[in-house]
Amino acid sequence: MSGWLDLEEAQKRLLALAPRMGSGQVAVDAALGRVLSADVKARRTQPPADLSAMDGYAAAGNGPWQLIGESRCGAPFTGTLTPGQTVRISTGAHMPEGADRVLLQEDATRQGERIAANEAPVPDRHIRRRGFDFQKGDTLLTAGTVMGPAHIALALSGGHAKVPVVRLPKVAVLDSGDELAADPANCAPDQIPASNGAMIAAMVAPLVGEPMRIGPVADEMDALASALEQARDCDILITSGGASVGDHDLVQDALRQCGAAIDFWKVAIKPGKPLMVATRTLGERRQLIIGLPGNPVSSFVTAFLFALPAIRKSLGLAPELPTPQTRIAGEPFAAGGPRREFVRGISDGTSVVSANSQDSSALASLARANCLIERAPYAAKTAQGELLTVYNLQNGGFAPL
Ligand SMILES: Nc1nc2c(c(=O)[nH]1)N[C@H]1C(S)=C(S)[C@@H](COP(=O)(O)OP(=O)(O)OC[C@H]3O[C@@H](n4cnc5c(N)ncnc54)[C@H](O)[C@@H]3O)O[C@H]1N2
Ligand code: MOO
Repeated sequence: MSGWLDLEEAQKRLLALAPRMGSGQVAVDAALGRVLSADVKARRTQPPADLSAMDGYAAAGNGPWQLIGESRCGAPFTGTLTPGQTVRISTGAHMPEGADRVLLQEDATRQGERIAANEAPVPDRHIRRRGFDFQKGDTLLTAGTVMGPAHIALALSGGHAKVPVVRLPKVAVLDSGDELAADPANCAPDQIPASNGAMIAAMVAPLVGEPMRIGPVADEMDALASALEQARDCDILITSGGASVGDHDLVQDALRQCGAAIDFWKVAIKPGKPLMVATRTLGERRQLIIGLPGNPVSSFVTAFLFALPAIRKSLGLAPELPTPQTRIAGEPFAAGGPRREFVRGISDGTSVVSANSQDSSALASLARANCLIERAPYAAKTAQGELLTVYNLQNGGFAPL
């Protein structure tokens, strides 16, 4: 295994090469899933005035009270109440000057303009004080926050039409192989449908949106060279296939020919051994290139362990690496080999068993799996009931933000 990196070293080297993105502004209501590049401070105070929290009567002093008007949402009562006076009030409407309590509608009896309380209102209750949620200048959201629905609402409430976000890295996904049919419904007997490109694109899309898709590209130097040229403008290029030692595994040669520098090739993991990481300088920019092996499950596992963490690093998201969890072995596991192994597993949240086939081309067992079970190099036999480390694949391998 000389020349193979171990997983931690390989991930460390990859993350050190991940391009850092600048920042830009996006409309708040289009910011779902985006990472804030700076703190967001309130541009206004919320609530902007003392408000009633209930429908009823805003009153001054003890009752009974004389009804002299109304305060509605968007149309406050502009006068000042003196003790013994009240106005009709709606939930969210401004408390008039002088009012110090809210009589709930269901606790009130109205006779003409005279309002009496069945239950005396408690001063200060049911009043939302000005600025109790946040004050102008307060930090509402901090840099690094991933914008979710409540963050969007808070930023809008804080008076922002736009928020500063980390720019999305432009990602290209290239699949290569003479045997790959672009149209799965028209696949000759000596072909197989190209599936890695779409799979990897689906894995990265929750982080960066739809990536550029290139291919399937033939195993020819010219075709690969022009495919690499198409990806010039991207920050991160993910290739799949042609990564091994066969006569037609040309991705590395094509990369060298276009000026890329290979940082490392081969990692002691199973599946995914021929993983390759390279960079190429394009003008002012340095493009990160992650070469995934072509076997579909090897592609998936290395995208999960390398491509997604690199993208997370580019976006400033922590932790970059998948989070390990513990599950109880639901069946015995055989001793491990020399490579760190990622076994497709099926977990019910407490225990885990392996999916049937572990061949690196077997997509059916990958699709059934909901986690990867990590087996250390030369792991001892694991008995049923012992603990195992797993990584959740959520909905098929992508980590939602
Ligand atoms: N003599 C050796 N042979 C192999 C070694 C080795 O060390 N010595 N390593 C094996 C391992 S491990 C892997 S993993 C594969 C990786 O090979 P490549 O990255 O060169 O992948 P390909 O040869 O292009 O394809 C492998 C396999 O996957 C299918 N494939 C490729 N791309 C796609 C795609 N976009 N969609 C669906 N399926 C795809 C392809 O048809 C092949 O069946 O090398 C081993 N060999
Ligand atoms: O490393 Mo390969 O990915 O074992 O099939």
